[in-house]
Amino acid sequence: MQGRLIYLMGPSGSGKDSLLQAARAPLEAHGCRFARRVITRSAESVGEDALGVTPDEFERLQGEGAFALSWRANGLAYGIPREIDDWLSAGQDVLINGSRGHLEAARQRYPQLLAILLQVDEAVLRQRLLTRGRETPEQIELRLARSRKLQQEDRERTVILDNSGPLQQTVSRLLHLLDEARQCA
Ligand SMILES: Nc1ncnc2c1ncn2[C@@H]1O[C@H](COP(=O)(O)OP(=O)(O)O)[C@@H](O)[C@H]1O
Ligand SMILES: O=P(O)(O)OC[C@H]1O[C@H](OP(=O)(O)OP(=O)(O)O)[C@H](O)[C@@H]1O
Repeated sequence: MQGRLIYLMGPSGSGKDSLLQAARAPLEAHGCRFARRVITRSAESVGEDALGVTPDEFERLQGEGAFALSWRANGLAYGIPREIDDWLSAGQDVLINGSRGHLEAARQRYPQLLAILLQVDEAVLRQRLLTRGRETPEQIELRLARSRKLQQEDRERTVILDNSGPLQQTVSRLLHLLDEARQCA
């Protein structure tokens, strides 16, 4: 049986990286795989277990068909390595850090994907992004504006996961909802 693609998405600062890190061990214990993204972001500011490449390298990799999914946002290019298709074919679930803007295209390639939207209100987001300190205040405002624009898309087929409370609570909710979704599959 084909594994399931779990597509975690949400505004900048909603906690995707934190959640992926915190949920990694318990999910790996259940056989779930995690894709390492390829991003045209400098190594120092990657902030997640991603491979930082130059725009030229990204183009070359894309031309070679190295990515199962890829998109551009926030002035950056992001790629999900093709190896996720091997994992899915082997029946393993795969969790990726996705893009709201790319969800429709991702659904076309993976009709069974489970979309999870991580949600936090905007004042908290702004504060978390400023504290994280990876982007400039101007870049943060651009990310918040993008989030407002993307807010309404594809809501009815998306599971909402709130991350306004403690991270550990969100991890427990994620594990619970993945269990439930597995039973419905
Ligand atoms: N539940 C939470 N409570 C408090 N701070 C959080 C929580 N989740 C994430 N953060 C913090 O918010 C900031 C943004 O989180 P991050 O995981 O980088 O978000 P994203 O990957 O969605 O942009 C980080 O500094 C992180 O430590
Ligand atoms: O279409 P959107 O939902 O806005 O997403 C656009 C991109 O922004 C996020 O990446 P990135 O790690 O650069 O940003 P973040 O950690 O601040 O969310 C997300 O994972 C997407 O790759």
